[in-house]
Amino acid sequence: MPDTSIVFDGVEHSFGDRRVLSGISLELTQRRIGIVGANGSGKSTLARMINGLIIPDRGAVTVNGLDVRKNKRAVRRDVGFIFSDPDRQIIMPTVAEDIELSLSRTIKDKTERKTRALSVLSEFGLDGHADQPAHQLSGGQKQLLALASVMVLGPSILVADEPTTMLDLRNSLMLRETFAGLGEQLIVLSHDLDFLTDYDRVLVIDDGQVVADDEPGPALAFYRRAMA
Ligand SMILES: Nc1ncnc2c1ncn2[C@@H]1O[C@H](COP(=O)(O)OP(=O)(O)OP(=O)(O)O)[C@@H](O)[C@H]1O
Repeated sequence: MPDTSIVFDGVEHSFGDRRVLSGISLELTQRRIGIVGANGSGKSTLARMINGLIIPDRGAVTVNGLDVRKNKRAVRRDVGFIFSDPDRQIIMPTVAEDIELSLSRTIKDKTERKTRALSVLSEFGLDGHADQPAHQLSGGQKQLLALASVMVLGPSILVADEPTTMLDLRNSLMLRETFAGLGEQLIVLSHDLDFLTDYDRVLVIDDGQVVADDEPGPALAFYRRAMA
């Protein structure tokens, strides 16, 4: 079990007069947790509460003992977030520069930063792409770059919102393998149910509520039946 924890206590949230989440009380301590649910069921809203991108109207979210409402900055250091569209996250023109930007807070020396960036690129399967314009990478490579840029910041938790939507089967398998090798706690939202089959726990969200919470086998079977 990771020594991280995410706790939702009586969380409710509405956008305007539309209730999007209700009655959410969860303790997320397992290393790899998947979240599934129909479009618009509230998954992204729930995920964004883990790093304070959305603060709930009612109830509290606590990450590693810190109330997200009061400790947004500290929580953001602990929680890395990757979006389904990596273009939202890639900032710098070249691949290496994007990693170097993430490293700039922790490594002040430029040469050292460049050396470390090259080794990070190699860890994430992007060897040989350092000087390539980031926008020229394939969708899967961009996803890996976004992931690498987040992971070098040293989060203890990674939240990934539909990380495989833009990926073909090969890149999706590559990302699955990369995720499997990470030591950090992982919270993954996915419509690709196969991606979650070996996870420790899967939550099924329906209309803003947790309707199943189990090991992947029974949870995904429940979801498949509900969607049929
Ligand atoms: N910023 C916002 N303002 C108004 N409504 C929003 C906002 N963000 C989400 N919603 C609404 O909240 C509901 C839940 O959205 P959410 O993105 O959490 O669903 P989701 O389960 O992640 O869906 P998907 O699988 O399609 O990504 C939807 O009806 C959506 O339209």
